Amino acid sequence: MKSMAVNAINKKLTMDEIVAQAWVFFLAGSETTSNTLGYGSYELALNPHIQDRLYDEVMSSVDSEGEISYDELAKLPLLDAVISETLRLYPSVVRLDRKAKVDYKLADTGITIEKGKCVEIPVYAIHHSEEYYENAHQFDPDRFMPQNRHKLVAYTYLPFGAGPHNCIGMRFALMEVKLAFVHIIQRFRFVRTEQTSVPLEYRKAVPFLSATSVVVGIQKR
Ligand code: HEM
Repeated sequence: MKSMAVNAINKKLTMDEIVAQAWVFFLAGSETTSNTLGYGSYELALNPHIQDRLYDEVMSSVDSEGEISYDELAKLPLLDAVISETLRLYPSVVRLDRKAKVDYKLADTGITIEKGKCVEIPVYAIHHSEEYYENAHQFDPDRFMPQNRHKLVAYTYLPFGAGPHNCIGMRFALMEVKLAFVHIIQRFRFVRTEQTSVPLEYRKAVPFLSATSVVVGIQKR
């Protein structure tokens, strides 16, 4: 333990490692966040009653200039629920993988994952499973409201992964998406148009969830 700590302190990043980190931050941090905003706007356009509730929540928390503090932003339950439900239906990373570093026995299942073997975790399938989510294909942010959150089954909601390698940008991403919605919702209404595909169609065999087209109309309030 001691030698690991000393190494971590003494280690300096090489130029290649700095470039690799910067690249991952751009790759992991931009499409994921903009997709969440896109799919969230799409669901709000299809569910005007939820959009109205969100508008009321936002308007009751912004100041006279339409600004909101960091603390206030973190407190809005419906905004948080809308984004959580968007990430459940549209997880940017549709499956996660892990490689076993040692032989690992899975409790009393009789299964041992051998060292070097890869395990795939089908996030999209879990998020759309009726076993864990009633009316799994329906956009229902109320599942994530504080009074219902206790009903969620552990490890069945994985938009940011789990464990030591989960998304390092999660808090930043959530704040970014929340702030964007607060500012957009105040001024505009998302609406369904003739070009809005329902349901969406997806590109196949790509690592990120990728709809062929997400068209949402915008009306000035
Ligand atoms: C809504 C937005 C985002 C989503 C849905 C998302 C999702 C994910 C997922 C599923 C993983 C893999 C976690 C695992 O294997 O357990 C991941 C990893 C990662 N994400 Fe994000 N991410 C988002 C935004 C961001 C942002 C804004 C940044 C950085 C500015 C970021 C940086 C990273 C990095 C560096 C990793 C690799 C972590 C590691 O391997 O230790 N992500 N993200």
